[in-house]
Amino acid sequence: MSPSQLNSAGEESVSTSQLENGFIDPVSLANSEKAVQELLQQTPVHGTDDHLIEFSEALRTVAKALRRAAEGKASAQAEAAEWKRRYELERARNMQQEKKEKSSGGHNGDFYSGSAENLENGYATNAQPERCCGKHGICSHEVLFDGEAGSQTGRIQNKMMRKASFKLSWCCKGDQSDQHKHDIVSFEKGNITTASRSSKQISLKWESPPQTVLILTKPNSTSVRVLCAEMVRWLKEQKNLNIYVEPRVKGELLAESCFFKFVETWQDDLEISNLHTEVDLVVTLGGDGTVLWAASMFKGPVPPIVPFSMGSLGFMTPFYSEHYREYIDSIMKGPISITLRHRLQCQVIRDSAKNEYEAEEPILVLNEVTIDRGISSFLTNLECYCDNSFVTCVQGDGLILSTTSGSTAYSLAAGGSMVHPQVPGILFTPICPHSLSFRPLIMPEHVTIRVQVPFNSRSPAWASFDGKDRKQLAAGDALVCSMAPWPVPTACLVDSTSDFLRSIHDGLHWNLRKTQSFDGPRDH
Ligand SMILES: NC(=O)c1ccc[n+]([C@@H]2O[C@H](COP(=O)([O-])OP(=O)(O)OC[C@H]3O[C@@H](n4cnc5c(N)ncnc54)[C@H](O)[C@@H]3O)[C@@H](O)[C@H]2O)c1
Ligand SMILES: Nc1ncnc2c1ncn2[C@@H]1O[C@H](COP(=O)(O)OP(=O)(O)OP(=O)(O)O)[C@@H](O)[C@H]1O
Repeated sequence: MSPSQLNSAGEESVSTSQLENGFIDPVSLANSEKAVQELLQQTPVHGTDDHLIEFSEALRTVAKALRRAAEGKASAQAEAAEWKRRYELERARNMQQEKKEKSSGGHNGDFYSGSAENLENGYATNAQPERCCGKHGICSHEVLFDGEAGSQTGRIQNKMMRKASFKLSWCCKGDQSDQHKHDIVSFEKGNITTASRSSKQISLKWESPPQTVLILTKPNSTSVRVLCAEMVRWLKEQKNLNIYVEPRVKGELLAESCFFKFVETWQDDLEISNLHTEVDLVVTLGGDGTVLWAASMFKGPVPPIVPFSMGSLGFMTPFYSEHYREYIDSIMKGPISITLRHRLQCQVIRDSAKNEYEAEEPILVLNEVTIDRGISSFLTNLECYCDNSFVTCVQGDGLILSTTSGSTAYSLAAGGSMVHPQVPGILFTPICPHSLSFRPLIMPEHVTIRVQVPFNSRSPAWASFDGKDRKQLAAGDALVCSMAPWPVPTACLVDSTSDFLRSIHDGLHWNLRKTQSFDGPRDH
């Protein structure tokens, strides 16, 4: 029975194809759902009649699908309104800025500061819409004010006062006075043009000196333990910094000397969840796995990370540990070039057809989420949707949804392309697909991908997050994945592009081949 047949009130009928395309008015959806509910109440179901029970179950599922579609539409509309609001604000700001530049006959420079009142109001007023760092930057005050809301605000602000504040800006190529005429696209003279070319290298400039450093280390490594103790001593004696380490590391340090009594640590998950309000800088000593570990400790905003290389490979760890004093000196002075590494936010929804949106707690990944066949010897059968469009059904060993930072990890091994980490996007890479034409895809950053284990699947699937936390996905379960709002800022040795190219040259010997000699056949 189709939903339109159930609509006794005679409203506009809703077809399955409309549902799939999402072109439905939420009001008519709500009415259709009401009609389903009414019919359910009118139809008495006797426990003995299996057909009727099945029938009423099916109706309930239709009702839920209708409700979900209506909710999806409403949230998309809210999001569109929010983007429109931001666009209008941005446009007004640009026009004001242009007017200002015209009247002053010149360019203002990279940063200009807003009043304290403006800072307090964030973007709330139209009267003073400028950001405190100008249009080529974003200030930590703004990020933190945007992110923290509600009753805890006062407490968090007090804590924030102890944190070093900084500005992020992006550098532009070419003539300084002609930067970023158009932010994304311009319709001004009837022509569509893209933004002026800029290197978009993000630069972090401290406004007050960093005071608190969190050091995270790879476990069970003597060289890491020795360097950690030396670094903690130096940071305290020479830089007078507050230092946090993991409880395990604090134990190791105290076993070495009672000098390390001042080192701070945490007791429970609640304290970990508040770390971002205290820590100015995170230092990692290990390989890429330690950077993944550091990122996983921050379920929200992440302080800048300085990754020292103490593993065999190091795609995300450009700093040489031998020279840590020079690097930390220079990082504490700033400005620092940073790579903003995007993360994916993944949610498992159990029995997604029956349960509403009772999703499990979201998991953030810096590399990838993998959905594979685990120990099963059957092919996976995974239905994939991008927003509301059907993408494909993965029959093979599994699927990797990767960030661009993760493009050099598992996704690369499965045949995905390597992508510069600053490119925003989601890589859709099959693992050993049982079809010759299943090439990897790269989707734009704004999409939501849903991977569903269908009811007719022969076996469950398994999801793992940055190679950890394996979770079983039974028939009917789904995994929903989209770009997280909290990237991981990692400090660059040189800049994002040089560091990325160096990592693929050194780590993978990418396209290393002896140069052909000059003597031999030639075109004339
Ligand atoms: N077949 C494969 O290539 C394969 C299989 C399983 C897991 N992995 C990767 O291992 C990651 C977990 O890393 P770990 O260190 O905790 O486990 P691990 O100790 O097993 O190391 C896995 C290897 O992946 C490398 N790696 C991690 N992130 C990388 C990145 N962004 N770019 C390039 N190489 C990277 C590490 O340097 C390490 O050499 C997973 O996120 C996954 O990407 C790869
Ligand atoms: N502080 C930590 N606590 C617990 N586990 C950690 C911590 N840091 C790293 N790990 C785990 O230890 C493993 C190895 O770490 P990492 O990749 O940094 O070192 P590695 O394997 O020696 O480096 P490489 O992969 O470059 O050879 C990873 O699986 C990582 O998740």
